[in-house]
Amino acid sequence: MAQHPAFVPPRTLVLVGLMGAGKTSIGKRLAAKLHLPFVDADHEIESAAGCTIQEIFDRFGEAQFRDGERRVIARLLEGQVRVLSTGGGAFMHPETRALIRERGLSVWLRAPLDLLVARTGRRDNRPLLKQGNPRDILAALMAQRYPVYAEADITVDSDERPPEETAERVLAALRHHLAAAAVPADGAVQTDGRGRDA
Ligand SMILES: Nc1ncnc2c1ncn2[C@@H]1O[C@H](COP(=O)(O)OP(=O)(O)O)[C@@H](O)[C@H]1O
Ligand SMILES: O=C(O)C1=C[C@@H](OP(=O)(O)O)[C@@H](O)[C@H](O)C1
Ligand SMILES: [Mg+2]
Repeated sequence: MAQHPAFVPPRTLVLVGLMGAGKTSIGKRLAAKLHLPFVDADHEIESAAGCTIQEIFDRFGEAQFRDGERRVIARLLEGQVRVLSTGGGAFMHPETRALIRERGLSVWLRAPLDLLVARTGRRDNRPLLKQGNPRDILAALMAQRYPVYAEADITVDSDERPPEETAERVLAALRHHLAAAAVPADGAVQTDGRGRDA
């Protein structure tokens, strides 16, 4: 018998966090649990551009990548609710972050440095980590980005525990968040009847 989804979130869930935090792999599991479509922004960017993220960085540079990323994420935040995994820099771009805050529910997967180094070390598909020592780069990005990721609606630790367990903890945190704040499909989070910006 088909399993029922845990519940249906009112807006697209947007996973944010550093490279290697598990946005892509946890996002897929979350989508399956919620019976929602899964989409990875990096994958969509590659499909739209017809080349890899590495090639986009090489040919056009990071600024152009960020612009394309913003456009793709804007498109993916339209229409049906889904689970959207972003690339680690997306939430740092002020316009992209504003879009995510306006139309999505953001989930920061927070992970410690050692784990990020180990996980990202398994593949060499991340251009930013080729510009020097990956540990130093990730440490610098942590200092720069963690205060901004902390603005996400929900924070969940991505640690040594199996991905399945992390996905379950995201669901629990989400349930808790939605119970604490009435989140309309089209407006600001309401915690006291006045709205987030009231
Ligand atoms: N417990 C775990 N949680 C998340 N990812 C894990 C875990 N254990 C191993 N990984 C691996 O870490 C790697 C990086 O994860 P990925 O989902 O690509 O991260 P991101 O999209 O945030 O860069 C993947 O190969 C994934 O399978
Ligand atoms: O942190 C970043 O700026 C980036 C993260 C990558 O995605 P993941 O976080 O999924 O690795 C990818 O978008 C690109 O290499 C840039
Ligand atoms: Mg990813």
